[in-house]
Amino acid sequence: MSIADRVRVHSVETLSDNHYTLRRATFDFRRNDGRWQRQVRESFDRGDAAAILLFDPDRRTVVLVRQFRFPAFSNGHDALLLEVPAGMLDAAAPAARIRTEVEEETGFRVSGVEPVFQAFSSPGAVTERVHCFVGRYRPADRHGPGGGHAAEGEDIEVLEPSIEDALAMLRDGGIRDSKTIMLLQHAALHLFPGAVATPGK
Ligand SMILES: Nc1nc2c(ncn2[C@@H]2O[C@H](COP(=O)(O)OP(=O)(O)O[C@H]3O[C@H](CO)[C@@H](O)[C@H](O)[C@@H]3O)[C@@H](O)[C@H]2O)c(=O)[nH]1
Ligand SMILES: [Mg+2]
Repeated sequence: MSIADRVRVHSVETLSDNHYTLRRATFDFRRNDGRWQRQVRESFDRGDAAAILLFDPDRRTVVLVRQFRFPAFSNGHDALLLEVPAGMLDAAAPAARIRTEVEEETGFRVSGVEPVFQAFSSPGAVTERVHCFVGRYRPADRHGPGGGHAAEGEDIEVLEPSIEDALAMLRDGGIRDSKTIMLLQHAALHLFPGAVATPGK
């Protein structure tokens, strides 16, 4: 049975439509016991996104980016955020989009990217689905400095920690971004089996 059989949407109102879109939906949902219940839910729509963990199995490194994120700062995160490269799809196909985005943000040009999972970033409030990829890279794949679009406010540093140092940052709170945590755990399980966080880091 499609879940659509349990949802009757009555109205969708746009509350805000600036850079992104905030909507309020009024709908009836048929509960597990068969009763219909009226609900009102707001959802924030910024489109879907793609993210990638670049990894070099020979040097045992991964590529992370560091940048300022106002929403995290406004919620008490008094530091730049460490993340995997990522960007909004803007109607492009996820694999093509992530290759463009990773070059803009890091300077690394990669051809083979492998989809590993898709994740809703915050399904109770945000529509966004993140297409997560991994891709092998080597130092010779770097064709530019990266850094993102300064005119759009991007000011992105590129880091190449060892997988062990990245796992240590995940453990000690130096990494707080969910897609980055998921992709590093994927890497520890499948790309660098046996990797453990660097002691004391
Ligand atoms: N003018 C304006 N620009 C904005 C606004 N919000 C974001 N931008 C700009 O829009 C661009 C979006 O950059 P992308 O690289 O395409 O997306 P992203 O913000 O990195 O998104 C990724 O990371 C987010 C944080 O973890 C994720 O939420 C998202 O899913 C995605 O993975 C950036 O230049 C950013 O500064 C806004 O409200 N106004
Ligand atoms: Mg980005």
